[in-house]
Amino acid sequence: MELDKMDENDWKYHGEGNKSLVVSHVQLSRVLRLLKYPAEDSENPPQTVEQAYRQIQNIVDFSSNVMSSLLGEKFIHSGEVVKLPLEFVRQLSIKVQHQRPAWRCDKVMDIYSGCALCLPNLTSPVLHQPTHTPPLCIEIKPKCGFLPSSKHVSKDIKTKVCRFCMHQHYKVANGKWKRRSLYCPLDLFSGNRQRMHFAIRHLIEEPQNNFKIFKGGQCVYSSKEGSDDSIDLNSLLHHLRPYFLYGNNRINSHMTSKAVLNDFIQVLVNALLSGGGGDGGVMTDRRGEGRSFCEASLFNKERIRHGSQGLPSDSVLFRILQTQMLDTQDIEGLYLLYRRVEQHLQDFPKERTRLQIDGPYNEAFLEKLQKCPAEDDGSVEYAVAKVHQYCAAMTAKDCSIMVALVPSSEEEEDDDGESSQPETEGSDSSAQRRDESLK
Ligand SMILES: O=P(O)(O)O[C@@H]1[C@@H](OP(=O)(O)O)[C@H](OP(=O)(O)O)[C@H](O)[C@H](OP(=O)(O)O)[C@H]1OP(=O)(O)O
Ligand SMILES: Nc1ncnc2c1ncn2[C@@H]1O[C@H](COP(=O)(O)OP(=O)(O)OP(=O)(O)O)[C@@H](O)[C@H]1O
Repeated sequence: MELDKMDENDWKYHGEGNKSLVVSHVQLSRVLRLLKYPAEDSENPPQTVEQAYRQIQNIVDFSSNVMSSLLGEKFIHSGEVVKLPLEFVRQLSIKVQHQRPAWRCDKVMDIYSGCALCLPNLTSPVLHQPTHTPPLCIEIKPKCGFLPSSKHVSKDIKTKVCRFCMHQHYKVANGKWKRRSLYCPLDLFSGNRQRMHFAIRHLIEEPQNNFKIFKGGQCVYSSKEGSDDSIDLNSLLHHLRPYFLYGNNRINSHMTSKAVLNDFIQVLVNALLSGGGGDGGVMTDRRGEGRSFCEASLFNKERIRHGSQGLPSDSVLFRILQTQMLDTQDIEGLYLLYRRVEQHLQDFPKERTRLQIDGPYNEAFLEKLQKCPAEDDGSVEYAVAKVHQYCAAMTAKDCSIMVALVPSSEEEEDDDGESSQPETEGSDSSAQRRDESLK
């Protein structure tokens, strides 16, 4: 990719969140993540080029020096800041505008700084051995997987019903989504295969912002915000079926839809529990008795037959949960510490730099965050470390996992007219090579 010869025709709209818009290269496995600003600021650049560059460099530093250490280097892609020609960015902004969902258009793409974050395209991974069937990539935004136990929590309900499940009522009431999702993050993070299966089934039934499927880099399954349309499971099955025809070393062309879906979920559960190497001991459930089950979950506790209640310590879910649990105070306790920092900075503005309030996000920052004492000694250092731990925890509560499923080459070679076999329950899936990454 030559940065001085950028052509908007080589890029297409890929997706967006609240803070950034993502475009993907039509041939290379690359994406550009561009900042967004409120539409009111569109006439004037809200920050200088240097500030925008620094903002993106801070994202890279926070990712590579802080989140990467907390979540595990093998799960993180931090990317690099790039400086793009302004004319390219302007043309790109015009090109993608009509593909953007209307409800995201209260913000506009940054066309002033020319700065962007360049990352690998995790929805169309580069393969050592290209296969006929394009890779599938499943994006899961799992959200917060534990109930708070902080003494500062003032409402008892917060210790019984998780934030995601409570938030569902609010989101349906304010029209963001038409139907309530029955997904509960505590089921996904339980490490219990039945509960995880149950959680993923509900993600599929009502994906909202938490579940997307990409095929060869193209989004083929997701929710449309505010839309009345119910989700098209048949179209999903149409996409999935070719990947799940091979079970237990034989072709299974008469698989029922239920069996395809079960196999798909099974592969996802396996991917989420695997650690990509290492011994993967089972964690002790730090959430404690009763804290790992949300009262709003429809999963019937009686159904837990095989008692595994922990996540393997090298799994991506374990690392995310551990990082989320750096939020030990809950927002109610954290706010008091935040006020202590605020007051201190009002009294001693020059302390901002020493306390690394705005970074740099380097090793010293990580060390202070990790070595924060368990007990509050009343110091501003303690309060700052807690605020920074909270920021890392919030990042883990809002991150996405990208699971790439790549058909193994032997199975593709076998695909030359073998006779079909009757279906059996619990078959292995053909989507065998798995890779999890966080973005
Ligand atoms: O507050 P939540 O749990 O609704 O999460 C927000 C997300 O909503 P969602 O869970 O996807 O419906 C929200 O996502 P959407 O804008 O709804 O796609 C953002 O990710 C937001 O993060 P930020 O403030 O832009 O850094 C998220 O806010 P943070 O709480 O992570 O700051
Ligand atoms: N490296 C990547 N490879 C492929 N797709 C990506 C990549 N990074 C982001 N995306 C896609 O773009 C979407 C928006 O990106 P992202 O979630 O980073 O935006 P955001 O504005 O930071 O989100 P938020 O709403 O959480 O603030 C993602 O949901 C994902 O589908």
